[in-house]
Amino acid sequence: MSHSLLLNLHDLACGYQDQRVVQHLNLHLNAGDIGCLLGPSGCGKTTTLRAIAGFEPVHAGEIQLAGEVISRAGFTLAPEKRRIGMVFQDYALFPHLNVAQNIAFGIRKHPQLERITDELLELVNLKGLGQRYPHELSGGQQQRVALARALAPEPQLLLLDEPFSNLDGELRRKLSHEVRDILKLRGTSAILVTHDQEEAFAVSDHVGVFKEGRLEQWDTPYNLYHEPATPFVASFIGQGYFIRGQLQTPDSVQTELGVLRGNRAYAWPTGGAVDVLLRPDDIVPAPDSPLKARVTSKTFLGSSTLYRLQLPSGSQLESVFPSHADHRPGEEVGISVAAEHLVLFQA
Ligand SMILES: Nc1ncnc2c1ncn2[C@@H]1O[C@H](COP(=O)(O)OP(=O)(O)OP(=O)(O)O)[C@@H](O)[C@H]1O
Repeated sequence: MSHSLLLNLHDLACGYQDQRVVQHLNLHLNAGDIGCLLGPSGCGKTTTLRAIAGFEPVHAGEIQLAGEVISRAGFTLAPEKRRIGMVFQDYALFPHLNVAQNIAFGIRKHPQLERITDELLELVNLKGLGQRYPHELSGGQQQRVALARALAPEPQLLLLDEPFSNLDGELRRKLSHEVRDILKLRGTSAILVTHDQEEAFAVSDHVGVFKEGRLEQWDTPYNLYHEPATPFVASFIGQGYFIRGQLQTPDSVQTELGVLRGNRAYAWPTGGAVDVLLRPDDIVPAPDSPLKARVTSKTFLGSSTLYRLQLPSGSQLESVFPSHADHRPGEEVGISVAAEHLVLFQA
């Protein structure tokens, strides 16, 4: 598979009329990769997607697709000239066309129309349903038709705007994995918009975390979790709490849990105040440990239990205990810190 640069957003600003929603946006997507724009409601994800699609002009910076500028201030290549496909949250199927006709809509004059439609029906697991109409399909099936329709013209890039948000939990998870498999099988590059972190991680190679119109970090799911670039990313991705500490050496910090040492050096002045990120998997049960915390609440997760804990100072922590370790709220438990990766921010 090619790893050439496909999509390049360079110092992009976009929005509506005089309102700049997104500023100084830089990101790259390689051919064959799936990227995701993730962030709280109203942070500019859909606005960015619409600018990439060519539905909205850009205010500054530029968008390049396969080396060609498709948007810059004062120039917007028309959406239909972009070889970009789109899948919407509400599927947007044509109700008066059957499934096969919906899928074939963008390639109506193609000589191999029937063969391509049949292949796509099979790809999205809807073989035999080509003659049905959209209202005769479930939500998940309708979304698969929308995906097949968008894939039919072989777009260079597929944009998916909250494609699973009308579906419920189990189906949503299943379909998001299926969509990743389908895109990877065809080598289709895609950008997905979602506010669901689990979905972003399940589908994407790279995820961009937005906060109020700014991209805070564009990285792999692994790095977002383990190497968050900002406190916002650290708290938005995954679970965990910060405790205050004092940097002792570049890789160790004095805290109320003792001296914590990580495998990463921070070139900040020693003695300075830092916030230490502690994820639930960084805190482990240790019955004989002198470090004690009080259970404030717990959530049974099946194979494990998530405990919310309070230190004598009042600081909060979370910890994943084995499922059989049964402690009640108010009880004191022994803990130890098992964090190889120390994530610190200057306080
Ligand atoms: N057509 C529009 N005209 C003017 N402002 C708009 C328009 N659409 C969205 N906005 C504003 O732009 C900002 C970003 O909206 P956007 O839809 O990009 O957010 P989002 O991150 O996709 O949020 P959500 O997850 O809720 O869909 C919001 O303040 C919104 O009110």
